[in-house]
Amino acid sequence: MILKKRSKSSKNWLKRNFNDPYIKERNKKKLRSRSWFKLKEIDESEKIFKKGMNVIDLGSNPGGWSEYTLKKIGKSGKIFACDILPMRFLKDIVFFCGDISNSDFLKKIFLFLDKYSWNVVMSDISPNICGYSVIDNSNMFKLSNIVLKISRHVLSNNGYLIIKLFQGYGFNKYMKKIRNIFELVKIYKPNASRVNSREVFIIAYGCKK
Ligand SMILES: C[S@@+](CC[C@H](N)C(=O)[O-])C[C@H]1O[C@@H](n2cnc3c(N)ncnc32)[C@H](O)[C@@H]1O
Repeated sequence: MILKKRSKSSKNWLKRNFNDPYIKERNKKKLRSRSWFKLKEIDESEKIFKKGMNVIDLGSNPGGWSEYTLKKIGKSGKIFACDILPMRFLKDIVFFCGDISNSDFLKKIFLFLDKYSWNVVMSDISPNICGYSVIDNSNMFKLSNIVLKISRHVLSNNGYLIIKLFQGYGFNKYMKKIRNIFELVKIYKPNASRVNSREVFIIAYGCKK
């Protein structure tokens, strides 16, 4: 039998995950994602979700954020989730599989979204990361601009947007844009977000129409 030697980076990855308290807790609670803890922290700080709300989850796979939100909004609320990848079935949510940067897919989801009013748009979308921050950020901001377009289209005046962004190239420009569209804008770095990660979450409230 030939045993393959593990590379240094895969050893580091295993070590980091093995020691990660959020991964241990995720496994214990049988949650779909580690990101579940980030949304929980954001919600506990900002008190966003209420019973009966209608929520859009963009980049929803594997379903941790939808899972958290379902419990908070109860049966009287609604969740629309979408991802470029298929997502394991989650009862009581409407899921569309597709790429939000595809204009035909956008038309298709607007046909559904326009039938209801929406209180929250949340996006934990991450494009495939290549490691070059300029390329990764410009891909991220391309998708983030589409999230803004969707938010402006569907959100009521007292709606919330929660969106993950990467700090660095393009960040300030995007923040300026978001501040022009929303009344209140906060930057939040949850404890569950890895310290060496450039990700932060923006919580924006009050869409100016
Ligand atoms: C970090 S994961 C989301 C985790 C999720 N919030 C959870 O708690 O389970 C980011 C997701 O964004 C999705 N994504 C990336 N690009 C996308 C695109 N263009 N359209 C839709 N989804 C996309 C990825 O497929 C991936 O599943």
